[in-house]
Amino acid sequence: MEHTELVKPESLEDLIQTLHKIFESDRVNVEEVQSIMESYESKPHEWMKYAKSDQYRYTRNLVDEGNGKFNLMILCWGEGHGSSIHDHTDSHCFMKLLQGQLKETLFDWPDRRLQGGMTQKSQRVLLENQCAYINDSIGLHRVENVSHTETAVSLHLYSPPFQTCRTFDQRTGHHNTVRMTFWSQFGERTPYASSVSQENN
Ligand SMILES: N[C@@H](CS(=O)O)C(=O)O
Ligand SMILES: [Fe+2]
Repeated sequence: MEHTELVKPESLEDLIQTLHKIFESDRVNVEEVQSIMESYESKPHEWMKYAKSDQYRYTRNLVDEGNGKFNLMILCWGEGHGSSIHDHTDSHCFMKLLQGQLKETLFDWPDRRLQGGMTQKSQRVLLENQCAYINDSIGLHRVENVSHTETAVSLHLYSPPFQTCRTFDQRTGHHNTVRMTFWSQFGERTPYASSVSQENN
């Protein structure tokens, strides 16, 4: 397999360049991406311009389109904000904490034969600079900023990029397909008309 040398990125810009190189290859090495994202030391002044938040729910802010191979985005989580239980549309999902902490709860896919609730598999708290990974074969998750006093900011990489995901009702296991939108793109607030249906939270 092709191998990009693992050098600690000195800045967010540097991390983005390295990710572009890694994703030139058709095969994604999950451990390599995870460790390169983890080794970037979050510096707020480097990502501030993307971190646009909302009072009511978490926001998704597009940072880079990765030559069509991946989407890199910054998510801002206010106090108590959380996602629904959702899948990742057959993509790789990397999630790195830039600020604060997030609680991740894992679930198995609901069994369609058993009309019942979804039980949680495990739970963990992600700390600043840690990078988690999930895909649909690992399961589903819910992500929450449970803090009442601190906001959280996370950096997500999805490959290939996707625009819809499925959200699940914990009590029934039923799902809905929802469109996912960007609150801002490249540091500019998305015009209202194209950002109204953000429904994964
Ligand atoms: N996958 C979610 C964020 S998270 O809860 O992992 C999203 O892209 O909005
Ligand atoms: Fe997710």
